[in-house]
Amino acid sequence: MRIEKVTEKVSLKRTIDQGTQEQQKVVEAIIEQVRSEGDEAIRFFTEKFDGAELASFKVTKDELEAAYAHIDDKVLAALREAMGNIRRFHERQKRQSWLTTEEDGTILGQKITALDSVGVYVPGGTAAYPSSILMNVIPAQVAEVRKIVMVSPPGKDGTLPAGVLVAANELGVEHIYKMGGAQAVAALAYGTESVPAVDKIVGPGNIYVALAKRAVYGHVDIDMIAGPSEIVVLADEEANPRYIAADLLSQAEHDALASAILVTPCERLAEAVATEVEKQLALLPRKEIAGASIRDYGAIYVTKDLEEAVAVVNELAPEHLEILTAEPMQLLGKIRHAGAIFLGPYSSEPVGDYFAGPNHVLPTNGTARFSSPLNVDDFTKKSSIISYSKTALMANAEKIAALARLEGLEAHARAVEVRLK
Ligand SMILES: NC(=O)c1ccc[n+]([C@@H]2O[C@H](COP(=O)([O-])OP(=O)(O)OC[C@H]3O[C@@H](n4cnc5c(N)ncnc54)[C@H](O)[C@@H]3O)[C@@H](O)[C@H]2O)c1
Ligand SMILES: N[C@H](CO)Cc1c[nH]c[nH+]1
Ligand SMILES: [Zn+2]
Repeated sequence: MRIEKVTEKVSLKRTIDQGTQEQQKVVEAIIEQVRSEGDEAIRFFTEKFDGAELASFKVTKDELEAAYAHIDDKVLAALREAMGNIRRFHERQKRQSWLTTEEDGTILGQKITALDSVGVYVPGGTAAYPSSILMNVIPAQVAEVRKIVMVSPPGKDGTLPAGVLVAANELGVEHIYKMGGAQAVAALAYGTESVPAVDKIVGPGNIYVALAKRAVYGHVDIDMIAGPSEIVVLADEEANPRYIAADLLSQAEHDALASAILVTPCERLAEAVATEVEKQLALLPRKEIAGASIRDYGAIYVTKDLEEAVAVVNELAPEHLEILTAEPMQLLGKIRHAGAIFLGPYSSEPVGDYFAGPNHVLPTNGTARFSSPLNVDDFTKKSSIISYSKTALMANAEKIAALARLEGLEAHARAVEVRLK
């Protein structure tokens, strides 16, 4: 693993994958075809990209029930416990509508309304992600979204993985369609004969999914463009190199484009982690993917002290940050940008991916500078409430009319003044 001393010359910025022009064109063409041909286009692209020939896309009750035969009881129990943790955490995010009443009878407030319908994209491809179903569906349910529509690409045999079906069924998702990529995003945005159009599309995916979400944004809302996974470990000489290497590899195995970075003032630790990463990598089933990620996007930055290490972390604004120092809590206040922060040696990143409760859909590519993990607010919208009494209007009409005339908007001024007569 590449070890670099942090100097002013080291560029910490990674290039953001915006997709090639070719990929953009492919995605635009897919969306157009789905808009004009509906299910027929979905059938065509599902055969082309997923190798599955499907007569109908909707997952049946029988398929859901049959999936349980392939799930171990202990896994099912773990899934249910994770669901409970995630639900409890997100319940705390729920906001209440509110009203205030002032002495002159003015009532002001904010009404929270759940979205009517949401589409959840569950990635398929090189891995199955039942955990992403929990992370996307539970906050939508806590927000009380009325209709949740899930899509996920089928395997060549036309089925979805048992874990995906069981997770969806445990959450009571009723509308599940076997389709993926840009065609599934287009179906959710515009609707087809079998897929209902939704108001917002959430969920991670590869570059085709990301480009399609970007393309339909405006017609529908989207959550974010979640790029390849990232982890930054901030560690001092107290940290265990075996833990750090394992945690770096946990994110590297997601994607050849994932990035795994250690930032430390301790040179001895840097060398020990580099050795440990090679050792553990060789034993991983997904060593090709993780190896490419470590080679192309992995790095160990050695800083002059812990303070400089914190500055590097804030510049990287990582999706996941682990703090493995003697006193992690003491550094927490200094971290300004990170999607999720894991403190201490027992808070390995996968604890958050699967189980602890906070969402694992997080801002990537430095967007933690200005955005947040997926949360209940993403599934609601707010309406402002204004109710003026006669007394309140009389007392303030002149000021409102003056402000309207400042903008040259006479009709605005008169709309207020007409009530004074
Ligand atoms: N941020 C998160 O929370 C999170 C969670 C899980 C997964 N992920 C990420 O999601 C991604 C999943 O990607 P994936 O590829 O495994 O699954 P995916 O479901 O995103 O993509 C599969 C689909 O891509 C389309 N596709 C593939 N090649 C194509 C081509 N040449 N032209 C047009 N369309 C094509 C196909 O329609 C296929 O169905 C990974 O990058 C992973 O790291 C992120
Ligand atoms: N670490 C991923 C987000 O970057 C989420 C995930 C799903 N499954 C395992 N991990
Ligand atoms: Zn992960």
